[in-house]
Amino acid sequence: MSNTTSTLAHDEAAAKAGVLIESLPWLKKFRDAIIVIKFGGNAMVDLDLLRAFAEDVVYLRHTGVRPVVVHGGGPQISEMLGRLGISSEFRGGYRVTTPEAMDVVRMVLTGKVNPELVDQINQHGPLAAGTTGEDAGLFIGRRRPPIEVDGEAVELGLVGDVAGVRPEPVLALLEAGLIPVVAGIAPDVDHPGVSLNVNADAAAAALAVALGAEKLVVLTDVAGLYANWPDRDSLVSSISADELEGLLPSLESGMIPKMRACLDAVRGGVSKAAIIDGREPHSVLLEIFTDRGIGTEVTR
Ligand SMILES: Nc1ncnc2c1ncn2[C@@H]1O[C@H](COP(=O)(O)OP(=O)(O)O)[C@@H](O)[C@H]1O
Ligand SMILES: CC(=O)N[C@@H](CCC(=O)OP(=O)(O)O)C(=O)O
Repeated sequence: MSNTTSTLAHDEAAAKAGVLIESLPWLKKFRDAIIVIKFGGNAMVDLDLLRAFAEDVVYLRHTGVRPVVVHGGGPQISEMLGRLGISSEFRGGYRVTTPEAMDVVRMVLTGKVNPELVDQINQHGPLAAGTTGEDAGLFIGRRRPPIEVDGEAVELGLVGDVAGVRPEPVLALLEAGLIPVVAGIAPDVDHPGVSLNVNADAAAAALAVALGAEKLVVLTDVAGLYANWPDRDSLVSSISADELEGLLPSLESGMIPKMRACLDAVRGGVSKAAIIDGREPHSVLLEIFTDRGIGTEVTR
């Protein structure tokens, strides 16, 4: 081997060792901690990203973290509604959900998206168990009152908020060493037999609070929160809950439920919430096990 080649090999090995040892404080910090990860439907349309996400979750589990996955499925729901000729629109970041659309939401989340994610994780061993907010009384849902969009009151139909969480079923799965994979649907506490469509960011936040999670990580399809969207120079790397509260009224579309969820999580006792770029493979590992993290972090 020439000198140059051996120097290169030595540098490469040192860099790899550097990356591994950088994770040591985080491995110590997060051992046994519950981390709730919200995986958006956008990241699931790319099979490579889905596989990388599943690897990250399995990696976390093997380091002693107790990951809980809450997933969305917005694009998959829209695609199925389109195929069935059922129209739907988003207002203020939420899907206006008719009873007919609700059937499709439930079918897609619990019959397609959830088992696909469970299957990807289980390629690494029998680790993931799918569940929903309707199973074993996990979520108590309540219909969301009309929201104000551009000064107009908008009725969202069967859209719900998580009014209560009974964390026992998820804790039981964690106790058994499993990775819970949760679809955000909730039974309507005021109307027995009716299911509600819960935005997945909101479901993840409510679950993170109820589980006493150390961290909420939300994957999305942008680098993080931009203070002056769409100005790409305005990426926010860190923001306090108070600052975020001030910024919320100026936010648009999908960022509204996402940032609201982060705010609710940290106000509810979760130490940190992070919005990260799900388009980057292994973004979860980079966020959790490197000093700088990535994306936008929301702190108390
Ligand atoms: N201030 C902002 N910062 C970042 N993204 C924003 C902002 N305002 C609106 N957006 C839009 O919100 C989208 C993310 O929301 P959404 O599509 O609901 O994500 P997901 O499917 O991951 O839940 C981004 O792709 C971007 O187009
Ligand atoms: C009320 C509401 O908007 N519910 C969402 C639920 C799925 C979701 O949140 O999916 P993503 O995380 O992929 O956006 C919807 O119907 O699309």
